[in-house]
Amino acid sequence: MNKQRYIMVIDEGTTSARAIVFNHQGNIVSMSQKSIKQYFPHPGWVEQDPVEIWKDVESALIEALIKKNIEPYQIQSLGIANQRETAVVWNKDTGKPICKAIVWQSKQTSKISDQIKEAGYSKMIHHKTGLIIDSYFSATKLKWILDHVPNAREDAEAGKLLFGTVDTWLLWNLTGGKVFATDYSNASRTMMFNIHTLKWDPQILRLLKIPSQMLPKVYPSDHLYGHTGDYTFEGLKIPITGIMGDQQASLFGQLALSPGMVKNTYGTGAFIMMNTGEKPILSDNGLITTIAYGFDGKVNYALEGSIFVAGSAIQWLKDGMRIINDPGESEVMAREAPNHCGVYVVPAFSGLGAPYWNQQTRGAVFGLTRGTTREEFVKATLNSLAYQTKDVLRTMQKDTHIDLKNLNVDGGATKNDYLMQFQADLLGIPIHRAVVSEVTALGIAYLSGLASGYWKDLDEVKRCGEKRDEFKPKMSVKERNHYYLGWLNAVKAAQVFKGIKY
Ligand SMILES: Nc1ncnc2c1ncn2[C@@H]1O[C@H](COP(=O)(O)OP(=O)(O)O)[C@@H](O)[C@H]1O
Ligand SMILES: O=P(O)(O)OC[C@H](O)CO
Repeated sequence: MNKQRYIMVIDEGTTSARAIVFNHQGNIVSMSQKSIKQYFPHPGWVEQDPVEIWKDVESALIEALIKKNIEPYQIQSLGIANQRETAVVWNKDTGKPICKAIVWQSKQTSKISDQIKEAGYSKMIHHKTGLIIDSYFSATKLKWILDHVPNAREDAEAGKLLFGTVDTWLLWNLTGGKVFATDYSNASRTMMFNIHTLKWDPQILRLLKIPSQMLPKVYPSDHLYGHTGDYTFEGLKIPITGIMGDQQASLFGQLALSPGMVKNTYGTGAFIMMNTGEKPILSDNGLITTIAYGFDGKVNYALEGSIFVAGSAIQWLKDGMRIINDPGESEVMAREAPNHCGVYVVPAFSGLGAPYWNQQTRGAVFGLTRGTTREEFVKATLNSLAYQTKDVLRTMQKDTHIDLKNLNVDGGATKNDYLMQFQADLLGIPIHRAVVSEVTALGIAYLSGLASGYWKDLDEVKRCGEKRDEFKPKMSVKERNHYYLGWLNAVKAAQVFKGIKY
């Protein structure tokens, strides 16, 4: 009998759900991935079907085991990392969602956010939650559901409905409806959670008219949340010992666990996080303060710059513009374009996130000439990921006065060597790319495995993840500043443009 034991994780991202099995060396033993269907019912709205999400996760879990003949009893514990902020509301008795999930990218609650801002609550909300009022966070999405779905408010007040981010929804399903909980990192993305008291904030709940009984219990990230139920894994009770939002999980996977350490994950969006230790630092310059994780009896905070469109801009080149056939082709084309062609793409498809926080801005292209080619367009789109990253890192430096020595990176778009080199050139510091491609999954595996005793301590974990590729800056300071100035002008101009309302 094969007695080897593993850690299994769910990485439920915006575009795909993955189930991954890790061994003691932190290597991937088996993996299964399912695409998550996206719904765009109106311009700017993004929805997903919670039942589809659960079914995709469930089949990925089963497939990952079957692929390598792994028996459920070989799984020491399970961890969940998830796309954050996305709001799910379901009926407690039937377990059925009352509507589609409103995805973090969706702009359908911009008006509600503007109203809260105009009513003068920005400071209070920033101080309590660390966040900037924006439709990105779950609170306005939940309010929208309660205000628009027939009978939702009455049912919520009667205690019939439950709200959760995707982790909570998956945990509920994995445990056969027995456990209704979330972790600090996910709760801190809802704009309803007080990051100082570590409780749902009654003043914010009153303001948004959200019944507190529909909110999950909140625990540290390395808590024993429960066990898989009778439904999944043929009655085998696998302990679920870790939950973190995916960006926090990648911070953990990068082992950026000391104050001042920074990572950037280039997935659908790009999310830059600096670990600030046990002290929350409030930004004066448009970054958000968030809980990195509750681990080993302590709570760690982080400063975050959230970029809404990163890899999805490359997806847009493929699906929307049809200029490339697959994301990998963007690298080939960028290398064929001249050095710098003066074209700037500002991919503000769903407004601008950090540090601008402008919900109304939409995408723009500048610097076109009669001679502009497809290659230049693709290159400018890729460059926008690097420019947006620089915007955030400059702001982090302003807020913390910490000079970065290098940047740890991961996520789908970091496969692109052209982009990595341009990022190093633009920042003037080396880029360290994780060799393990699934850093988010690895981070939640570490956390879950530490909680279940699979790894003894952090030192043991640190031995797993030290290999990185390095990209050193080569560009002159003059050139770097010249290109970046062009970007700053482009972002400014994009924000001035007032299009038609739809
Ligand atoms: N070679 C590449 N160059 C640029 N972008 C890429 C490349 N390969 C993948 N991507 C982008 O990476 C994203 C997927 O990354 P991933 O980390 O899986 O995202 P998520 O977790 O948000 O679903 C896609 O948006 C895709 O366009
Ligand atoms: O799906 P990802 O990996 O791009 O992550 C989405 C973020 O969690 C949104 O805040």
